[in-house]
Amino acid sequence: MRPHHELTGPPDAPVLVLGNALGTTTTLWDAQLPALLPHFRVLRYDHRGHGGTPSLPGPYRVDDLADDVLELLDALGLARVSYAGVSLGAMVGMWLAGHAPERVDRLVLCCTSAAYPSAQPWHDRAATVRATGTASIAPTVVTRWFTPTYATRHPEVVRAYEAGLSTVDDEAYASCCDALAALDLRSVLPAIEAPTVVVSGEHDLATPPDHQRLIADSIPGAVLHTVEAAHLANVEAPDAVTGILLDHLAAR
Ligand SMILES: O=C(O)CC1=CCC(=O)O1
Repeated sequence: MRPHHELTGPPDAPVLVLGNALGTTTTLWDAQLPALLPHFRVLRYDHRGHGGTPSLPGPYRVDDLADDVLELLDALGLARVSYAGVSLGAMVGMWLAGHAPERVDRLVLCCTSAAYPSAQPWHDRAATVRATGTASIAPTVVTRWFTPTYATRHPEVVRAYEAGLSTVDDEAYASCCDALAALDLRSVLPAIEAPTVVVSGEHDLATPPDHQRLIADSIPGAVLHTVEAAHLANVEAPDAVTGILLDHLAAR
């Protein structure tokens, strides 16, 4: 399905696609947008059942979410783009760069994983959400998105992300959890040709730094940066992540 999207920036600039974490929408990238727009035509999109994109019956696999992006790129006539994603959005980026290398120019992968040590937590979360809805898990899930220090200083940001997660379609969210339970992108990483930067949140409990170390070690030539943040590093440490994005994507 073709996802809801926003395409902004100079029409003749290179295109940068921004992919979101599970339970978030295009607003995830608000802090980066002003610095990116002078350099890029920025394409933001929502995963199925998130933001403006309708839900589809599940279960999903990351392949399905990546196919949605390919359908969108084809519809917009975009043959080749750079891609930056956080968490689930970065999993989509890895899939695209590994399976359709001709479509991906440069890649940034933030706070993400190529495979989880156990599928069970994702099966459990999917079952909970199918039974009691996204709002029932939002408070607990969001505590892992920010460090306690950041959450104390910015309770309004935490509340906004909790409210956003609560609005995600229950079946779509659960089906994305099914995708995470089945996730294993390790075999595609060595095939990625796009110059890649991987970003770790030093305090990320959701996708701990050793997950990004594995990714950086598996993608030829990839460079790993660590920032002082938890899972949503581009929200918690916006200037650091924006700098990494611009250094890798805009400096030619
Ligand atoms: O929501 C979480 O718990 C962490 C996460 C995994 C994939 C993603 O996008 O976020």
